[in-house]
Amino acid sequence: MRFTETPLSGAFVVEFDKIEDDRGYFGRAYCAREFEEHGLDPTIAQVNLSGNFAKGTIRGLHYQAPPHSEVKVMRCINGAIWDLIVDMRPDSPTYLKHFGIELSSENQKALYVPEQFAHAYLALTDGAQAFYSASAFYTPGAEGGLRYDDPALGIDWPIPVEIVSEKDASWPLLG
Ligand SMILES: Cc1cn([C@H]2C[C@H](O)[C@@H](COP(=O)(O)OP(=O)(O)O[C@H]3O[C@@H](C)C(=O)[C@@H](O)[C@H]3O)O2)c(=O)[nH]c1=O
Repeated sequence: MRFTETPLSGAFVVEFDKIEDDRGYFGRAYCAREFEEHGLDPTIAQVNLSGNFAKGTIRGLHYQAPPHSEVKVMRCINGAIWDLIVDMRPDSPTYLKHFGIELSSENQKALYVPEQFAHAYLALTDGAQAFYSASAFYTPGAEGGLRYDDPALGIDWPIPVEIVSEKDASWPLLG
């Protein structure tokens, strides 16, 4: 597996090496040992699958407050999504900065999202499906969010956002 750190320290793009033969290919989509060797948390408490009818559907930005903070490893298994993280570590030099990347069934990239990051994704295709692990159990009482259109974050989404849940449209603005 290949781990490339993003401009937000601690967050990594994860790619896998393919071993190809006449049948197709084999690759490790996840390996606890390799994660540990790269200083990444391999814990998996949940594996989630979410599907979206239409492109332009957004989910997030979400996080869970300590002690329920979670690492997520995001992957897109159908179509394409724009996956985006915001650094919420108050002491970080990149506090409130964001990073976005296309994850798709074609490029087969994954994004390792550390604890104390808010996370969202935008469906870039109809029928996009995300498949991802979380290191902590879903704890609704610990859930927090940021607005995808908060001017303080200044996120330039690659396509227009068309479908937003009531919850995600209602997160408070920063400041
Ligand atoms: C996330 C989650 C939701 N649910 C329930 C709550 C609700 O009834 C329904 C849909 O929940 P939501 O609207 O929060 O789903 P969604 O907007 O897809 O939430 C997800 O968004 C992305 C961006 C993330 O980063 C994830 O961690 C998660 O927060 O599923 C669970 O039972 N377990 C879970 O782990």
